[in-house]
Amino acid sequence: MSDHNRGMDLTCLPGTQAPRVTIVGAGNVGSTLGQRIVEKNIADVVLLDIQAGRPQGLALDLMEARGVEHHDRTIIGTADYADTQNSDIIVITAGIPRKPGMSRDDLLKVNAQIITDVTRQAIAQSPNAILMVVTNPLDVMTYLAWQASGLSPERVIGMAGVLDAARFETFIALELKVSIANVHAMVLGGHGDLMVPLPRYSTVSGIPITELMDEETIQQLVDRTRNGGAEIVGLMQAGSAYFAPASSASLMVESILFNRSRILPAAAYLDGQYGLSDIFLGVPTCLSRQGVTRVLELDLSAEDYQALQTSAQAVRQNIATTKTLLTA
Ligand SMILES: NC(=O)c1ccc[n+]([C@@H]2O[C@H](COP(=O)([O-])OP(=O)(O)OC[C@H]3O[C@@H](n4cnc5c(N)ncnc54)[C@H](O)[C@@H]3O)[C@@H](O)[C@H]2O)c1
Ligand SMILES: O=C(O)C[C@H](O)C(=O)O
Repeated sequence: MSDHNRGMDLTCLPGTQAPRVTIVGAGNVGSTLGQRIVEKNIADVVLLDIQAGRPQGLALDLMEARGVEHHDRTIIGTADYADTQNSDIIVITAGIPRKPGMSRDDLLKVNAQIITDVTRQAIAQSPNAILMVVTNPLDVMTYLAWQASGLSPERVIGMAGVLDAARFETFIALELKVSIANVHAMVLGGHGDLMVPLPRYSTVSGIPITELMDEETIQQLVDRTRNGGAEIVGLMQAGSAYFAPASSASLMVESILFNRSRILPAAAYLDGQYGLSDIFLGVPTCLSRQGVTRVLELDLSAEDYQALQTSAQAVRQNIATTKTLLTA
């Protein structure tokens, strides 16, 4: 007991080491993700940002919420990578969000530089971490982060498929007037206009939606899913979605840290699966404490297989463009 305390020693907290998640970029997605992770008691969080005072202020605000939320996790804010040492997971949300009228690919150059820089600095402090990328354009940024990190590919993952599937699930539940808890959807491909929602693998209590809706209705929901990010950007007029993205990243963090091996769609490195190699692309993955322990190969229709190849081609082209931009 320290000298200034009197009476019974009630010290209970120190002694157990909680897992540690560093979130680089304490903007809308980063700060909301930090909140989700601590309030669900998943891990302690370090929020890092270059905006003076912002991560420190947000962290203090979230710590003070513990008086009401009563979780046991801590959150600190910093601009110094030394404070992120030995993190179990590093989530990168640093970068610029798009504005109305822009595509995610318009962020290529500016975010490529940020991703490369922050990945190097973060991994230098936590060489054994799993790296999760959120910054857009997602599949290209995940590839760049992998290259900058020097990590083996199964330790690098991009978050998008969980979000895209959650949007598809939401629209299905609204259309069929069923509980969202009964709906499971699958979306593959790059996180862009060419993503590949899979109605045949999207179900309500095990029943494929192809048996519950006509083709035209399904196509409307597919189109709304593909346009899900832009719909919100258009409504907000400044910034992009962050509540559902933060929930999606939090689910992935939980599956990794708790070694749950959930099958979740995410951008993973492909080494021959779906006929594709040397690319990160949205596929069903098994997420555990080692990272991506498996990429599941679904039996796709010829049309869906082709759509996946087209989506991959667009991602590949952007990777090549970015490499040129970074060396120019
Ligand atoms: N993958 C997805 O599904 C998905 C979903 C939502 C958003 N995003 C993307 O995530 C990114 C962040 O979105 P947001 O809404 O949080 O944006 P935001 O502008 O609210 O936050 C970005 C933060 O990054 C910080 N930052 C910029 N450069 C940095 C650097 N070098 N080091 C540390 N911090 C830095 C900024 O100061 C800012 O606080 C965007 O690129 C957005 O497009 C992706
Ligand atoms: O749409 C965006 O630019 C942000 C994100 O990728 C999303 O899908 O909400």
